[in-house]
Amino acid sequence: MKSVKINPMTLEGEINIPPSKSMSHRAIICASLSRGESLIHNISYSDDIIATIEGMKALGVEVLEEILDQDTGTYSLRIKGVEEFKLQSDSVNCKESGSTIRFLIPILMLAGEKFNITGEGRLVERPLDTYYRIFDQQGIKYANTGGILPLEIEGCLKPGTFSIEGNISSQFITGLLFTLPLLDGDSRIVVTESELESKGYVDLTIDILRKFGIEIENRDYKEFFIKGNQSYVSREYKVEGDYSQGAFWIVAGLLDGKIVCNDLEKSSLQGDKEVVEIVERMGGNISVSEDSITVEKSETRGTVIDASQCPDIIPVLSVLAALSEGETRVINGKRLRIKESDRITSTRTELEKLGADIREEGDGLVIVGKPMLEGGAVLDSWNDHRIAMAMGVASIRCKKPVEITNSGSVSKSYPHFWEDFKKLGGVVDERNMG
Ligand SMILES: O=C(O)C1=C[C@@H](OP(=O)(O)O)[C@@H](O)[C@H](O)C1
Ligand SMILES: C=C(OP(=O)(O)O)C(=O)O
Repeated sequence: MKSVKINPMTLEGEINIPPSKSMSHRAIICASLSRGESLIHNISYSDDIIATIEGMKALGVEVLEEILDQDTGTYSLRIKGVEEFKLQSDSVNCKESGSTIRFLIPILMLAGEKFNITGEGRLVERPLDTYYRIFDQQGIKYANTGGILPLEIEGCLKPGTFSIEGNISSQFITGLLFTLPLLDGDSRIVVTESELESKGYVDLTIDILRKFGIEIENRDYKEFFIKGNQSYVSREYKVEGDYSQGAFWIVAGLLDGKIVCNDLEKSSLQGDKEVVEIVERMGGNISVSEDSITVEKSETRGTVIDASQCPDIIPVLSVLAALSEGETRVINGKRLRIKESDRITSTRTELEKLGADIREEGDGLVIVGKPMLEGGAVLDSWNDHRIAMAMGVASIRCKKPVEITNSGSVSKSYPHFWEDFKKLGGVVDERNMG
């Protein structure tokens, strides 16, 4: 296990934001479901993306070529899509990636064969009940022990009407949107229980599907109509930069120094682009150009942050709130409790160790900002990449050094996070704890 010890230091400079993890999953899947070859540019090999690539290989997809771009360290992948839905392996390990498991379950079912799907870390207990309900309705055989992974599935999805709760995970909707267009008949996804949360992620799915030749009708996020017997069309596609990762450097720049974040498209559909509005509301000095964002040290103030459409940026925005004047309330954060960690509790616990004034209230947080945090504590990443990265950013405005254990968890989405931290002037001592 790795740990980092960070000496508080101003971060300054220019950073190339890594490719969007959400768009990478989607691009690899769309290329995999297309007949012929697609060329996907700007792929970074994080653990989650590797899990999706390996999962698609189980369906017979081939990565024919991987071309390294020396300047960015990212790859262009030439992907040969599946010709016949036939499993090459009856077992798929989704590691710790919620997106991978929820996207791939319906896709792998296209083969109609028995397979095992498993995961690691917290993924073994993250909810899949939405799919179990569909399996029960459609008479699809499945087995798991005590509701946790591994899961064995046998059967094909049939076209029809799928009722999906709007407030558990949009990833079920995305998984179905990838799969239902290939079935022999039309389908509808009806959103139940509450208004759809994480809408931006469904927008990303519908947008990339259109680019690969698949049409989905979005009826105001209440219902999605999916025509059957459609075909994916292979193409060349470049993954854009990741706003969820950009948020760490945006907050870092606001806390101290000046940071230019390259590769963040102004016209992006990513829901986490909301970081810009939230930070503006907090009085942050942020300027947005067509494809980059510049932030400078600012005197920020508290606000109300609705987590329902942008769950992944809450840990790092909580760090900003802990160092902003006045009170911040994070509301509607229920689904944060079912991520890689319970992010309401992990954010609260670790920021408290640094001396922040923060408490949980229902499924949200109440944070009263201070000019500086104490630091001088050993923090735990909870094996959650976003907690590790958020606490790294918090260290910038601590009085004393901060240690973060299990810091290697960043590899889930951003394997070179600590290197980038150092490039911007961070003083990080990385240790292998064995
Ligand atoms: O579709 C996606 O790429 C994602 C959807 C979100 O999950 P929920 O829809 O479960 O909130 C987000 O938290 C996750 O990191 C990625
Ligand atoms: C929640 C996340 O990812 P996933 O759901 O794909 O595991 C994340 O990246 O913060």
